[in-house]
Amino acid sequence: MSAFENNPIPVRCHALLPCAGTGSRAGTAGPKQYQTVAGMPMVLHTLAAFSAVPRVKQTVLVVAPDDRFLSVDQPDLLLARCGGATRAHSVFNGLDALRARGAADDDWVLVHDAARCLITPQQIEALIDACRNDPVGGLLALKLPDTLKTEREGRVAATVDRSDKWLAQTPQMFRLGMLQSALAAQADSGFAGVTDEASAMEIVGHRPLLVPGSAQNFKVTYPEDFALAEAILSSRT
Ligand SMILES: Nc1ccn([C@@H]2O[C@H](COP(=O)(O)OP(=O)(O)OP(=O)(O)O)[C@@H](O)[C@H]2O)c(=O)n1
Ligand SMILES: C[C@](O)(CO)[C@H](O)COP(=O)(O)O
Repeated sequence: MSAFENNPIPVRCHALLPCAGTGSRAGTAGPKQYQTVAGMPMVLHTLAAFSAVPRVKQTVLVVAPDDRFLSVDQPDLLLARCGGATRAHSVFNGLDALRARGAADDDWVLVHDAARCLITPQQIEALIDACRNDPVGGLLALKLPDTLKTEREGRVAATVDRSDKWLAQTPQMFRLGMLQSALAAQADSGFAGVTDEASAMEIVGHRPLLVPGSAQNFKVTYPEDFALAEAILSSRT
């Protein structure tokens, strides 16, 4: 083992979980992240995965200002009632909350959808290991398993080369200072086109690292996703 491996540079990581969506595509009565799946609200599965990663020092959960679903009193978990109109806005506001908790420019932030409740500590660790020495940072992502088509008026327009296509997942891991300035540059446009943190970084010229994720780390989005999440989570416990 080298001297470097004996004394690795400490990695300061924080988690930021946007949790202020309404889940309009999920068809649930309230926000989907609070629906019970495998015995507890989805968001608690997500929080449990991050709290099992020792390198994540604290978690900021960004909820809507009028959200009263959760009350939290833990030194390593902040409930930030600063959710915005879009996911990007919620993340942008959450970065301010992290700053107010003492996070610094060079600290890493792992942004993860509260609604991706199947994330595992091992996948989070794999992302940290892949990105910790990278100048930009990166994201979990999945190569396309299926043939890819474009559409015109309900019919196939073309079959597209998928060899360079990936599905973006979360967590997405970037330095706090770099991510905050990348998002700030898009604030005036209302974060147009910023559907994830990587896209904000790309707009200002960075090329985030693609780190292979898992098909099981899907985002619960549509009504049929709940049964799959329930089956997978139940099989793990
Ligand atoms: N204004 C918003 C919108 C979304 N999110 C969060 O971002 C994550 C990913 O968003 P998505 O799955 O698209 O959730 P919703 O916006 O809630 O769903 P929909 O688009 O179906 O309404 C979710 O954890 C969601 O709570 C957020 O914090 N603030
Ligand atoms: C951030 C994200 O999870 C990456 O795949 C995704 O884009 C969020 O979902 P949305 O439907 O774009 O809000």
